[in-house]
Amino acid sequence: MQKTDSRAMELPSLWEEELKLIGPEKGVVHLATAAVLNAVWDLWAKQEGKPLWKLLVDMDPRTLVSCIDFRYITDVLTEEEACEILRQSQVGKKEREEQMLAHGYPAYTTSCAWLGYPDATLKQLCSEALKDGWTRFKVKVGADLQDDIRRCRLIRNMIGPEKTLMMDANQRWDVPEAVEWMTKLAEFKPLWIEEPTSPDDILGHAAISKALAPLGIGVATGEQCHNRVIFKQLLQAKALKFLQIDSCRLGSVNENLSVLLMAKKFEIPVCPHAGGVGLCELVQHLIIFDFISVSASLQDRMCEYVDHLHEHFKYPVLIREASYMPPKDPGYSTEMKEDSVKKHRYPDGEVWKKLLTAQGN
Ligand SMILES: C[C@H](O)[C@@H](O)CC(=O)C(=O)O
Repeated sequence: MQKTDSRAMELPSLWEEELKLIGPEKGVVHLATAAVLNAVWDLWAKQEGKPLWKLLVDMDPRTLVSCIDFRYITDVLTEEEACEILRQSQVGKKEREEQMLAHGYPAYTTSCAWLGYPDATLKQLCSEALKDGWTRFKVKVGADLQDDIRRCRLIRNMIGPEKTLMMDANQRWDVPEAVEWMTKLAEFKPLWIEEPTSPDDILGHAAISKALAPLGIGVATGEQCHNRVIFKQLLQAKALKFLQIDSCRLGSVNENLSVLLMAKKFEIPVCPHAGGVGLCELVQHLIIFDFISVSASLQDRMCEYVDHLHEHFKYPVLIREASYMPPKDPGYSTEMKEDSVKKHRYPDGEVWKKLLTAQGN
């Protein structure tokens, strides 16, 4: 592969007339862009012999900024401001990198309390997680209020008052319903309610944020946020207290860099979404880079962890004492095992053959 010039990492202008009709910068077009560019960043980091987080940490501010498309966000963040943020964060960078290598990045687990788990399962998983040293837990809510009250009480009683509990509604409610429902769950002291309403409703999130602030409950969102422009407005509208980037939803590292810098400018902590296949493997790189080179803080910051499907990756995440240990292998940790790809290839892979045969019977 030719030596990659950083300018080559600018988001390709895919928004020519044709694509603008089915996008731009959202939906399947943007997801496809992310997939292609994530692969390019993986190759670039491999070519340099570095894990992606280290490739980014070792880049000078000008080179990092050259990878960002600032269109539509210069009203809140200019190239010069971005460079200045990165320059200021040079102070203490070496010590923060050493801190990550020694202790890792703090994580929280979503794996104990998905909707639909019977109480016995929830208790068992929570008990195991506590034994493994987890101190931050997220519970899914929004299907049935009484069920939520019972499950949240169960978890809060198991983890005690000092540990951190978050809640996630996955866009279930309208705005008034979100406020009413969360007021009834406030007794369990959640740090945040995630995706309380439609991810497109910026002003709705702002209204919920304002209404829940007196209860000490923050709003978190971002996993379904189309692009940097929506994040810009969520920040401008004070619509969130916790910003949740996703490594595959936005336009790859390039666009996530712009969002990390905007979050720093608004002093909003980034707590990445990672509840999906390979999302933990990818986003750990971005948040470790964020701590070392952008935010320089762990205050109110943590990265989501879910314990499924890591066995299909060549370089799975390493969690130690409820923290992401920085990847050491070159690349963006995106590579899946050939055997897993072969088995899951549609429609002739082993897994699909079994499913399709069972369907046919
Ligand atoms: C499985 C989906 O990514 C989503 O349900 C996960 C989620 O909301 C989260 O991890 O948070």
